[in-house]
Amino acid sequence: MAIRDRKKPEDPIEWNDLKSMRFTRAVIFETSRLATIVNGVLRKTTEEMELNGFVIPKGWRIYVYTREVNYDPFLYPDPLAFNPWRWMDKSLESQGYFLIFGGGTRQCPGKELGIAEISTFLHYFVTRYRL
Ligand code: HEM
Repeated sequence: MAIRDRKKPEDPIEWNDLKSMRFTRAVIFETSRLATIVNGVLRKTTEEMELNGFVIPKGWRIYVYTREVNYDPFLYPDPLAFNPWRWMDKSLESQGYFLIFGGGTRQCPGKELGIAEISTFLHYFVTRYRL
């Protein structure tokens, strides 16, 4: 059941409401994918490593340019189309290619808080907007 069917516009939304906003989450992800604000993440090698045939010495700083991945047509068919529905398939989020919040042990710890804040704004904007 949609939040507006079970609550009045002046009621506060709660954590369970936020967790139920699957389409809002999909809109946030799709917007972040198309209008990527974080182009990549920085890393430093702790040991020499080989990547796709290139040797990266120990101690080198690497900029992992993740933006390009967001427009990969193999991951996102018709990549320039704004299509939030593609995120309704939960597995797309957990594939590990979407790095707007970084990845690995240094992934953004504010990820869910950031999504909750944007979702809250969108909820009140959409449900209380008056012409
Ligand atoms: C839409 C909102 C946000 C985006 C797109 C975002 C994006 C990112 C990215 C890309 C990183 C680097 C991750 C990596 O190196 O793998 C990062 C790190 C970080 N973010 Fe966020 N962030 C957001 C919101 C927040 C919020 C709301 C907080 C805290 C309240 C936060 C706190 C941090 C911190 C402390 C780090 C450093 C983590 C570390 O180096 O271990 N972020 N964020």
